[in-house]
Amino acid sequence: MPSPTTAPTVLSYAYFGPEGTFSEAALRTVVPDAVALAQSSVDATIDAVRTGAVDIGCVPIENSVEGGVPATLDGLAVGDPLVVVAEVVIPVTFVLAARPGVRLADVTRVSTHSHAYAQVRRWLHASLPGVAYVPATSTAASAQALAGEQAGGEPAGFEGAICAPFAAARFGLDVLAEQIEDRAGAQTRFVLLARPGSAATPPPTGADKTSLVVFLREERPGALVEALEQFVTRGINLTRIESRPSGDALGRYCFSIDCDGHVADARVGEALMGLHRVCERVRFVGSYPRADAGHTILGSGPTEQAFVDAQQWLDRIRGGGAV
Ligand SMILES: O=C(O)C(=O)C[C@]1(C(=O)O)C=C[C@@H](O)C=C1
Repeated sequence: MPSPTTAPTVLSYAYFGPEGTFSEAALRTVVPDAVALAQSSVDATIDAVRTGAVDIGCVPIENSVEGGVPATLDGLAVGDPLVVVAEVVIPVTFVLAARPGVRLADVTRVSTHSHAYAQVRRWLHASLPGVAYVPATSTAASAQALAGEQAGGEPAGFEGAICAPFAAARFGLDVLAEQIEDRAGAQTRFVLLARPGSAATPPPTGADKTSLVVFLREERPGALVEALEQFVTRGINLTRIESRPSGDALGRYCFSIDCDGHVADARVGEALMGLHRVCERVRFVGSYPRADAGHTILGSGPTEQAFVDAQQWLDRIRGGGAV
């Protein structure tokens, strides 16, 4: 009789689309040939994971020039919890693309995603003074609209699309100018999201990050310091902290935090318990390998072994053993 075998889990994917976004490129660095559903927005991508339509969704979270992506930060702070299972950092560079035959001098309106617009503003001012900006749902959506117009569809309402070089190629557009970003060497960080407890949850690697959303106690002097102390006293390095309005009332904020380490690490576990004690609410948003595989930066405090030893010592006392 053949021995029973366990079929490998095949995961399904979605990304902030359409085809040709940086989000698709980021996902392809992890799963090059996966069949993946393009979604029309960050919210739709997050919803596709929440509803179980797919296992994994890829969305942008942070750009080195324009900062956090609000739709992603807010989408992770409210609604059914999701966890980050991987991060991907890719370089971003933009082209000005147009329908074949259109010249730079013909471009009076350009379209792109707001995060991309913010990265090319000075180039536009210098090269196309007075050009009008038409917001698009993503960089690739603007290229897709020009391709649709070229194919006899709806007028796009603009002549120039600011998108990735590969999006211009994908949609058969001419490149009028390349590397138009104001800051060379920009990078965007993307996250792969899953439902908590899913097959994609990564074990500790020794070079991990943990993401959290922290809601402080209202009207409490020093509440932020108290929360940050939970990391400092355990020698845990923060890699990102930013505030977002909680949406409840004016002046109410939550903090989106990334720190070094994995929830399975003793010191990170203790910091999470400390936060739980001093904060109104703490949302765990996943532990996952660092994209740069860099080493975890520890403060000058106790070693990881010291945390483990202390826990075992306490367990022995509680168990009535000799210490
Ligand atoms: O994925 C895309 O192509 C997007 O349109 C999104 C996005 C972003 O939100 O930051 C991604 C990377 C670039 O920084 C510009 C735009």
